[in-house]
Amino acid sequence: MASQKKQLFKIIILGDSGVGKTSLMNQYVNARFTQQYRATVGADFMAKEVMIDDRMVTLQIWDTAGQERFQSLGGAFYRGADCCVLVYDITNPKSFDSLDSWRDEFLMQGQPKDPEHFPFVVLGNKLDKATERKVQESKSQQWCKSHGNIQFFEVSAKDATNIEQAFQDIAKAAASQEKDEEIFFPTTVTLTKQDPKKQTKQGGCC
Ligand SMILES: Nc1nc2c(ncn2[C@@H]2O[C@H](COP(=O)(O)OP(=O)(O)OP(=O)(O)O)[C@@H](O)[C@H]2O)c(=O)[nH]1
Repeated sequence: MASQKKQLFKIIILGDSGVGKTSLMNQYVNARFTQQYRATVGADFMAKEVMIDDRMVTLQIWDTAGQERFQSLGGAFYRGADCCVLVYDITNPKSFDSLDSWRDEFLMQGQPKDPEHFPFVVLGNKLDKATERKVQESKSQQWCKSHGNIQFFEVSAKDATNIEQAFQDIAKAAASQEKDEEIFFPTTVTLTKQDPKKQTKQGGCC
């Protein structure tokens, strides 16, 4: 068995119900958006291939349930994550206040090897509704700075503002974890071609 550089990165998206986690994933992977709300139960994933530093890797993006009654994810689910994306809605201050508890929940359950340097990325979603903004950008920047210089983007899953750039940085943050270790990683996801331009696979759990 030869060892090889990691080719699949697990990204977990956390945040309150309704902040737009599913919509962000759907916009990034399928370039689609719907106004309809359907609560996520447990978790769903989609996969997308991206280029990072001249090599093709697969992002396995896990969208989780924000509604408490649909949360059934244990530590085993969080473990092995390469990056955790924390999402809030810029028109909903409560969803911003929840960032601390989502971050704590991930660190407690996932027990990453090096919690101080584990890569989080914060997304303030629904930027298309900036006229209804209740969370100032500077407040989020401050929060990110005080939690170890977390990368931060304001985005819109609706009109796709900053989505590509945010996920490029999420991919890079995930890959930054493997710098000092070459890992054997048997491929567990077979991509199904749905669209000649995009390769995605959907799955579910829990
Ligand atoms: N205007 C606007 N609406 C959005 C945006 N993103 C999501 N929405 C809407 O917000 C609602 C909730 O979106 P979801 O993506 O289902 O939210 P979620 O965080 O996955 O919710 P849970 O599954 O309950 O955790 C839906 O009606 C979406 O259409 C956005 O960027 N702009």
